Amino acid sequence: MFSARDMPSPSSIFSAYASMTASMMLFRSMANDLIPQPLRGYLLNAIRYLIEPRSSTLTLIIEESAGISRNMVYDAAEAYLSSRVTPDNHRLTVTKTRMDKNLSLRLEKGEKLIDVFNAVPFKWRFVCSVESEKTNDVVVHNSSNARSAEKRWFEVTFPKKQKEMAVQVYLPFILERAREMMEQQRVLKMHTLDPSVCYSGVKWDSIILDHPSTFETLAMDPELKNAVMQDLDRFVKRKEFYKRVGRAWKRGYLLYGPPGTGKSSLIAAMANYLKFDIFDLQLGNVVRDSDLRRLLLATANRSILVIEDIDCTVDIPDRRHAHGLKQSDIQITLSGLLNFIDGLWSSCGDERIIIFTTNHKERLDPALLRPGRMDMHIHMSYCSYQGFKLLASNYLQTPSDHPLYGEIEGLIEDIQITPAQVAEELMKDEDAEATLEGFVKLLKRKKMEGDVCQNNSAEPKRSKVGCKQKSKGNIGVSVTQRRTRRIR
Ligand SMILES: Nc1ncnc2c1ncn2[C@@H]1O[C@H](COP(=O)(O)OP(=O)(O)OP(=O)(O)O)[C@@H](O)[C@H]1O
Ligand SMILES: [Mg+2]
Repeated sequence: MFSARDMPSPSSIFSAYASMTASMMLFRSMANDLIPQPLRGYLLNAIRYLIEPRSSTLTLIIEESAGISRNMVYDAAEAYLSSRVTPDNHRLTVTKTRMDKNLSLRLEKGEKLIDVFNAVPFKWRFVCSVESEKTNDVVVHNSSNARSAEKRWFEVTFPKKQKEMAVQVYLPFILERAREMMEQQRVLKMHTLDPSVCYSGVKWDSIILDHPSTFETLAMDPELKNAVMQDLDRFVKRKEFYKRVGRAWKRGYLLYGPPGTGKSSLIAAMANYLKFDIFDLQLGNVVRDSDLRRLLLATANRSILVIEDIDCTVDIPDRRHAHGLKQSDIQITLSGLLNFIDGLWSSCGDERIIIFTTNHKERLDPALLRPGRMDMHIHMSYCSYQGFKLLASNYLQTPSDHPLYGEIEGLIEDIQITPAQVAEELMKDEDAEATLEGFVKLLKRKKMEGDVCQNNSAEPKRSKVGCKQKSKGNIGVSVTQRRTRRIR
């Protein structure tokens, strides 16, 4: 056995190392004269390998780019380490772009950080260098005016015996964590057609989607709301399912109901819930089939394609005249559009949602209502008592009960009042009492005026889901009245 007595003392180690280094120098000077160059290099490396002290740590270099692409591990490390800065860090960079929700802190050049993972310390260092123009040598960067030639990388050092864990567990963990962080910070975008580009072809223009509507603020039948949320949850989880059954990973929703019942608000709530961008395709601005094809190809995965008011439209004769086009140039039909979208998304679209809205479901082209076209038909309807309570607690922050609520319940269930009208009424006064009294008066007035739900009304009071009935109309995209709308 190896006992303490057998252990070499530090001074003996030092003198042994010194004598080995001296022998090395001696060997080098002798070798210069006696041994030819290629062999000399090989021997020197072999001797150095045998006598130099062995390191017990391993350092991974994570460069910013991998060839011409960005290195995903670098981006992930940058995002992940920004959440691990400690009071020991002396210099941090702070940034916020137009597309960021929050300020982000990042390590500044030369900063170090220790991240303990599974009880193993990982020592990180952020390094920048600039390529010197004359010599092509890499020198440590300390001037800010040479940013274009700057090379950046992270070094992470850890015990060598943890190599497997670092590569198989730690780095994948960082990639996943960073993906989650980026997802949370993602700013949603709303893409609309740029009206300035007309004849030469339309293109998407984007703004930040800052719509406050969420499922919590949306007044709709609670069962229906749950059904929609569950449908969305199921959809995003079923990548493998769609692949297995050979279907495009897409889902279609038809939202129908009178103006002001929350169709556009529901679209915004869905986008906020899934963190999907919206592409608002105003068909009235698309003249040619080729434009439509180009626009659809330019939409992104994990997005919602919205076509509002499909029963309304596109004043074809006017547009044809304005653009000097022949009838044959205008080929946009609803079934053509749907077939094209199906084909396109089957081959190159993932996690796509398409939403059509209409105020008149009965006027729609049967092609759209055919089973398999729109997966879910969602009826948005007049405000129920439940809906009123939700809006009142949002707008007035009143408690869940109030002496006037009984009277409101009795009146509202018989009256056709949209959530938009209710919301408008609830915003009229900052004083909750006065507002509710005014609201009761409005309901009574409406009742007197006969603005009530008829038993045989085409618009049932409560929202329904999934009633895929056929209708007679064959209007689709090509009808008479032009009406372009945006999500408000
Ligand atoms: N169900 C609802 N829940 C909460 N707020 C609503 C609801 N419906 C309407 N509102 C309010 O009314 C405004 C207009 O509603 P929205 O634009 O969503 O209606 P719409 O059904 O899309 O109408 P249109 O058919 O005219 O496009 C919204 O910005 C919102 O403030
Ligand atoms: Mg709308």
